[in-house]
Amino acid sequence: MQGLFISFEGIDGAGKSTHIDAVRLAFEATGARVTLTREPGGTPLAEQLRGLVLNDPMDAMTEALIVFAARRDHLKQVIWPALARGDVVLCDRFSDASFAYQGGGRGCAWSTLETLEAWVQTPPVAKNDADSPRPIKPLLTIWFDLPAAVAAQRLTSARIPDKFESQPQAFFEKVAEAYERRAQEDPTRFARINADQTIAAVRSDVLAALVTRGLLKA
Ligand SMILES: Nc1ncnc2c1ncn2[C@@H]1O[C@H](COP(=O)(O)OP(=O)(O)OP(=O)(O)O)[C@@H](O)[C@H]1O
Ligand SMILES: Cc1cn([C@H]2C[C@H](O)[C@@H](COP(=O)(O)O)O2)c(=O)[nH]c1=O
Repeated sequence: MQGLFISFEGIDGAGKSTHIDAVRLAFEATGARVTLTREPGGTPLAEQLRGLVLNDPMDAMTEALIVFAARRDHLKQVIWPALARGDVVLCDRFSDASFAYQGGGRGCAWSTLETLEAWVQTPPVAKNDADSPRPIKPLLTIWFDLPAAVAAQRLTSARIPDKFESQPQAFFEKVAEAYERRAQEDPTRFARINADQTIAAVRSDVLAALVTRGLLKA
């Protein structure tokens, strides 16, 4: 049995958390079992690493190594077992965020991130497996595309900003460009959602993206 792996991406404040629960409910209504998780995080170790990445100053490569270390633990402890059980795995951010934030935002080389992605996201070889395993990527990535200026306005009154949320608008413009690059590199995986609409309209577009790809019934 092999489950479904869906990730949610976008700059801070784009609206992922607002919509992920509606997607969970929609899948649960079909009788599917859902694992809802997030990155960086999703395991006790990865949540500790999240605390470091979101709060401590460090260079871009250090940041990339930590988010990918957290991802390996998350994959081994949570995502691979859930997919093997046949769950729908809904992940609030995955490796596209590393390309967007550590690559686009912080300037880490794309090729370094590609190498880390290949190492970290490849499952261990099973004893009787003749084929070499391939790095895992989400089947679908729902990308909440929102201008950085609008996201900044939404976040102003929302909460105490962490290290990334405190960055200037120009940082998020670079992060958004890197998301665009990732989407261009893998267009069939990405569903680009115009997040600059009412919450109801965004929700309807998110559910429609799942229906169009045959993952949910209308
Ligand atoms: N379509 C929308 N219109 C107006 N406000 C919105 C919309 N969607 C979300 N918001 C508000 O914007 C803020 C940020 O939304 P949310 O927390 O869902 O974003 P996020 O992408 O999960 O952010 P982060 O990645 O920083 O956690 C919240 O206060 C939320 O209520
Ligand atoms: C997976 C991942 C995340 N980040 C950044 C992006 C966000 O600013 C935070 C997570 O906060 P959220 O409120 O849970 O969205 O972490 C990153 O820089 N690199 C990554 O790989």
